Amino acid sequence: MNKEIANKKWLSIFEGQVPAIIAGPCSAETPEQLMSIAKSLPEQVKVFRAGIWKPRTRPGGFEGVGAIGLEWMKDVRSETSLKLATEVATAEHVDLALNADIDVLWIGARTTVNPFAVQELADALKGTDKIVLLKNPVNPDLGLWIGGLERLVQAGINNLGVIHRGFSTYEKTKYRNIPEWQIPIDLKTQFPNLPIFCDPSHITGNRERVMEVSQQALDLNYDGLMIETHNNPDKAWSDAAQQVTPIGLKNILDNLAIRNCSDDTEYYLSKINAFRTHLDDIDQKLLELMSRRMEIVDEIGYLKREKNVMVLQQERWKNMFDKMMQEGIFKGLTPEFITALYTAIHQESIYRQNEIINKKE
Ligand SMILES: O=C(O)C(=O)C[C@]1(C(=O)O)C=C[C@@H](O)C=C1
Repeated sequence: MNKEIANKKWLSIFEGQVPAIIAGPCSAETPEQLMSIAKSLPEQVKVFRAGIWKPRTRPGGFEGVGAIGLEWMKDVRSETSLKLATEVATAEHVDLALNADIDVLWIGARTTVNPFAVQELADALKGTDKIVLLKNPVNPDLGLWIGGLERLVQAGINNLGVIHRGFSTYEKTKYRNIPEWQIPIDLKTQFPNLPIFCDPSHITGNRERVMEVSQQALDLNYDGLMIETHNNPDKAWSDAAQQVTPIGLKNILDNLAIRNCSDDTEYYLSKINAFRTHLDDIDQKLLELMSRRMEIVDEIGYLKREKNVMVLQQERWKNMFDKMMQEGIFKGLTPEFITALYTAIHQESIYRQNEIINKKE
């Protein structure tokens, strides 16, 4: 995908509001519910969201009110100045949403995983000037996310963006969907002009933590937030635990710190440059040490080859890892970082020794 295709021009629908805010209930339930939420949203909200068709994990749950909800949303637009956003998952949803003149159509995480489904949507959306947002796939696969974007670009959709809603895990964590921040950061690095929203409601699954994840997203230079908002969250027909009230939303938005991209004072520039020179020096040394470590790993590889010893030395690896974990924690490093670092080092060692041991004469 051409890096320049993505553009931030369509963010103008947010009328200069930073960060851009999309808010509204997880699901449209009744016309009165939609109107009452829409009318009590804080002024920072420029786009009103509501799910009309709801993909549920198991059958029998509330699957959305269907196309009638689009009519209720249109009433919201006539009575407020809000633009409208909803999720589409089939070509039929797209036709109905385009006919209802919905301003922002998003593709959900469970749809993004399926290239056939994304292609069907791209074909149905072909050439539209509506805004189309692609949520990350439920599994942490950047290639699949980019592949979905490419299908939309090929269909001539210019007003494109993404929503980061976190990734599924089998283990229970403090998140409903773990953020894996590095994946959207990698996406941003490849496509710097692609507008990116964070969906802290689906990442946390818990309204108490929506503020904290929203702030993290802003600190990573996200363009906007999509926050599920309901006038009576505990009684919501879907995702009750993660929705905030309109007052809760106002409180969050009023307390978010907006950071600058940089600072041009002499004080900041001289300090940051000194720190960065120091880091460059340390990084240089780290690389030299890693390179030296791998030379020794190679020597061990030749020794193992000579004596026909297997590459993986489980006992040694476990002892070394445990020792580094203890020392690393003592030095103020996190267990996650030590695990990632030593797993990467060990993987590289194994890879190199495998090459050496199996090299044909
Ligand atoms: O100690 C060894 O046998 C090594 O080859 C070194 C090393 C390492 O990188 O530290 C690599 C592979 C083994 O599984 C254990 C440790």
